[in-house]
Amino acid sequence: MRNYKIPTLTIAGSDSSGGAGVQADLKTFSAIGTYGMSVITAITAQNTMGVFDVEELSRNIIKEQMKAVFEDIMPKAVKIGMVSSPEIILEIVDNLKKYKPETIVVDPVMISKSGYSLLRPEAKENLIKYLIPIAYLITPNVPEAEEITGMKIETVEDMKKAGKKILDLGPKYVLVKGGHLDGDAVDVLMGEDIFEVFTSERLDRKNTHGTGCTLSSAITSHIALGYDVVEAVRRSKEYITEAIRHSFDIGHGVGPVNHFYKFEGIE
Ligand SMILES: Nc1ncnc2c1ncn2[C@@H]1O[C@H](COP(=O)(O)OP(=O)(O)OP(=O)(O)O)[C@@H](O)[C@H]1O
Ligand SMILES: Cc1ncc(CO)c(N)n1
Repeated sequence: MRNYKIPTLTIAGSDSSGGAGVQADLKTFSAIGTYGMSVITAITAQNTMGVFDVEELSRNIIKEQMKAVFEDIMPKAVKIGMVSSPEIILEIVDNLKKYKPETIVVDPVMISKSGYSLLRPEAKENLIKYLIPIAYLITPNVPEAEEITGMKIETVEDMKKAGKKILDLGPKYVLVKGGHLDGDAVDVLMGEDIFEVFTSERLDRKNTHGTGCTLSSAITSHIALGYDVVEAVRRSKEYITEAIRHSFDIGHGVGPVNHFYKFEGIE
């Protein structure tokens, strides 16, 4: 049911230019048809040309945001994006264990498209040890899957091997995204009972700011709407492909994907 009333939550960083992070997540939730809420973990000074500065929020205000949301509106599904420090990860994991949302989708954000590190190197251990094991689904891109597994990934076969290793860390499902390889854009979904490959043509577009955030929020929304993981990923892959196809020039660098191209009255 797409009545914009089913609550979804993003726990992520703010992108001041609106193309990635919390802003992309909320746009995606709205466009797909869920009620979006946010817990902000960090503020980035960012635009289409890059990330210029980051300020992490305190553990306390992250805890208080989670308390405010969960004690009032239980999200049907939660997406986790940028969680930059070991302490922030511990705080979020503690609270997720306390409030127990049904579904947690983890996008293990590490480095922005422009090359800025959004995860402190010392936070990787907690990400792997505490956050990944409680995920229903984790959605690494190729460099993230390489960081998590220590493997080099050059082919779809390598993506499958990395996916297996990531499943051993404890999440129920993993979607390894092939946006960074050459050729078709191939994503591999794996779990104990599932193996699916999603392939789309590679679109020759420069405006791909926020593709990863958008895909993981789209999956989160579709799961909240009641689709199973395979159907949620299938629909979300279609969503991101069309959002990239209709991406547009705004700003001076890598522009955003388009969430609203099919809405009535849009030219
Ligand atoms: N040029 C493209 N054409 C079509 N699909 C693409 C293209 N680039 C990426 N994708 C798809 O977009 C989705 C996001 O993948 P990608 O690997 O770019 O994520 P990401 O690197 O996490 O994004 P971000 O840089 O925003 O963090 C995947 O489904 C991927 O296959
Ligand atoms: C805040 C934020 N989260 C995630 C990304 C994705 O790389 C980004 N560029 N900015």
